[in-house]
Amino acid sequence: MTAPAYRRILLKLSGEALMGTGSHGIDPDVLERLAGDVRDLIASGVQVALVIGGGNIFRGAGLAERGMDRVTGDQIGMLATVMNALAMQDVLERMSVPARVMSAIKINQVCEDYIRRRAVRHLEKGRAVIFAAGTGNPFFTTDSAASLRAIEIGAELLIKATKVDGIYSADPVKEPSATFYPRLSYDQALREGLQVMDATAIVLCRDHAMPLRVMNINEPDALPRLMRGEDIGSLVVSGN
Ligand SMILES: Nc1ncnc2c1ncn2[C@@H]1O[C@H](COP(=O)(O)OP(=O)(O)O)[C@@H](O)[C@H]1O
Ligand SMILES: O=c1ccn([C@@H]2O[C@H](COP(=O)(O)OP(=O)(O)O)[C@@H](O)[C@H]2O)c(=O)[nH]1
Repeated sequence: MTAPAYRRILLKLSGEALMGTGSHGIDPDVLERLAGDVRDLIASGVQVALVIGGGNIFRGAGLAERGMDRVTGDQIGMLATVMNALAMQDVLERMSVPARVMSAIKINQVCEDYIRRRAVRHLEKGRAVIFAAGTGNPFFTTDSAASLRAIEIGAELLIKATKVDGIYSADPVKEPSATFYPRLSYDQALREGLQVMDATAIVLCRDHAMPLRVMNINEPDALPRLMRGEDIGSLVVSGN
C-alpha cells in the first residue's frame, strides 16, 4: 500500500451534511458513511481531525432573525456543533476507531476541553479528533474554526466537504451556468466574493498558507482518491 499523499488533514463537515435528505437532525446512515470514510483514512495512515458544523440543528443568525439575542443564538449554535461531534464520536467508537471530542467551550463532563498539544498527541496516536463548538466565540462560523484548527495542528490540507463539486464563479445551485474553478488563489476567491466559505476562513488560510480543497461530500470514494493524490474538487492556494 503506497503512503497517503497527506500525513495530517482537517476535514470540515457542515451540520447540514449529516441531515441527508432530512430537513434537520442527523441521518444515522449518512453519519455511518462519513464515519466509515474517516475510519478508512485513519487505517490508511492519515491523521484525521474533524470540524463539524451545527446548521442541521441551529444557527445563531437564524435564531437572531426571529428576535433572539445574537450572542445567545450563537451559543446555542455552538452547542449544536457539540451534539453533532458527540454523535460522530459515538459512531466512530462503535466502529472501533478511537475518537476524542475537544470543545472550545468548557463542558468537560461531556467532552475534553480543546488543548492544542493534547489534540496533536491524540492525532499522533491515530485517534480521530473532533473539534466542537467552533472557535468558542460568537459571530464566527465553523468554517473559520476549521481554518483556525487546521493551522494550529499543522494540518497539510484543509478539506471542506460540501454539497457542490467545488468552487465556481457563482453559486452553482443558483446559477447552473457558473464556471467551475479546479484551482484558484485565496485572493481570487476574496476578490470575486465567492461565498463557498466565509471570508474570515479564507483570509486565515491565505495568511498562514493553509491549502484548502473544496469537494463534494457525496462523491463516491472522493476522500480515498484524494489521499491517493487524485485532483478532486477545487484547490485553493497562494497566488494573486
Ligand atoms: N462560488 C461558489 N462556489 C461554490 N459554491 C458556492 C459558491 N457561492 C455559494 N456557494 C454555495 O455555498 C455552499 C457551500 O457553503 P455552505 O452552505 O456554507 O456549505 P456547508 O453548509 O457545506 O458548510 C454550496 O452548497 C453552494 O450552494
Ligand atoms: O466559532 C463559531 C462557530 C459556530 N458558531 C455558531 O454555531 C452555528 C453552527 O455553525 P455553522 O453555521 O458554521 O455550521 P454549518 O454551516 O457548518 O452547518 C453558527 O451558525 C453560529 O451560530 C459560533 O457562534 N461560533
